[in-house]
Amino acid sequence: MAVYTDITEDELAVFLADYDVGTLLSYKGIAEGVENSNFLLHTTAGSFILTLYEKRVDRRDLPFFLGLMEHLAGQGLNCPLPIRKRDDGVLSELAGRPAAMISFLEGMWLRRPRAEHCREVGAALARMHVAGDGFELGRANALSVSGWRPLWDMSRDRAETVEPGLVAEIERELDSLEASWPSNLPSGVIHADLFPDNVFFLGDEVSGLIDFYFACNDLLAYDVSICLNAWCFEKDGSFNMTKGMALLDGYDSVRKLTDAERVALPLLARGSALRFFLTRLYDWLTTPEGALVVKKDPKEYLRRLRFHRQIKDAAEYGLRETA
Ligand SMILES: Nc1ncnc2c1ncn2[C@@H]1O[C@H](COP(=O)(O)OP(=O)(O)OP(=O)(O)O)[C@@H](O)[C@H]1O
Ligand SMILES: N[C@@H](CCO)C(=O)O
Repeated sequence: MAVYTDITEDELAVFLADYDVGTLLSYKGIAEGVENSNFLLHTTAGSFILTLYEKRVDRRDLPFFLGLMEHLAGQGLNCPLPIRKRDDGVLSELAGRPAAMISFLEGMWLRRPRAEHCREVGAALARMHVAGDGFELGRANALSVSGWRPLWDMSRDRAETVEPGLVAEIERELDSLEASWPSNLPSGVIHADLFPDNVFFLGDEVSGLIDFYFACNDLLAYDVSICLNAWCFEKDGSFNMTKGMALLDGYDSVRKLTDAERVALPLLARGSALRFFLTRLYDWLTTPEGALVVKKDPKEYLRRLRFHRQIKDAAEYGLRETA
């Protein structure tokens, strides 16, 4: 449940007076999500999402996130459009938190995506990569290779409560990834968290991408590897190559992976599995019992990491030979 900060109707009325969005009809907290507090607002002008940015979002990054959504929407990508205030700004404050309103997108996220959905997501990711070209602001990825060791250091002492032997395994992994992480692959704006709960579908078609709050500049193929991790494994932990093939085909149909990206994919997938393992591990060890947030299982990503370590060639993910 993600309403960390509650708001009163009076506070909301004062906040909304800065916008040209009609009169408030109703509002309610949204239970999904783990990062920020989100509310669904209905006004006489339509429906909107109000977000109060919480602990993990640095307010200095907000112009990047909000500007990016505006840029991508301007390029025709289906993503939320930040609502401008009467003074033309997009950022505000509510209940002591930075806050913004974005347009409401129709659709719902899929609890059990199939291969055809993975194809759609691959294509949508590539469209986002293409649309991100020309966005003038930049943001380094704090959760890429240089960020993993400091993150690990925050959990290291208690990591073996999750699984004995973890310390040696993760340190070996970090050494190996730090020594071989590529830097010369095509880069641009990446979503960096395009999990099923951040992709809306209407029927079998993608109707929108949401949650750009990890977006940054990084290797485009790293984003592809994040999607492989997030979309192509089954509940029992096995990799579904049909889904992998569909996702990569979908991506390739819009933007072709280069040879160097293809070679690097298994390494990138190890890195992205480690990234989600580390954030989940930290949350697992620090979120108090009884908190209203659903803790995500770090071991799911440990199993993926081990899987990727065995992969020798991206063809094992279903990546086809280039013509
Ligand atoms: N533009 C939008 N249109 C419709 N619904 C939205 C929109 N943005 C967010 N939501 C709803 O709010 C929920 C939480 O949003 P979001 O994923 O951005 O939150 P978060 O706290 O950043 O979570 P997480 O990082 O865990 O995914 C979504 O699952 C969706 O139900
Ligand atoms: N998508 C992330 C959580 C939000 O960043 C995860 O599943 O660990």
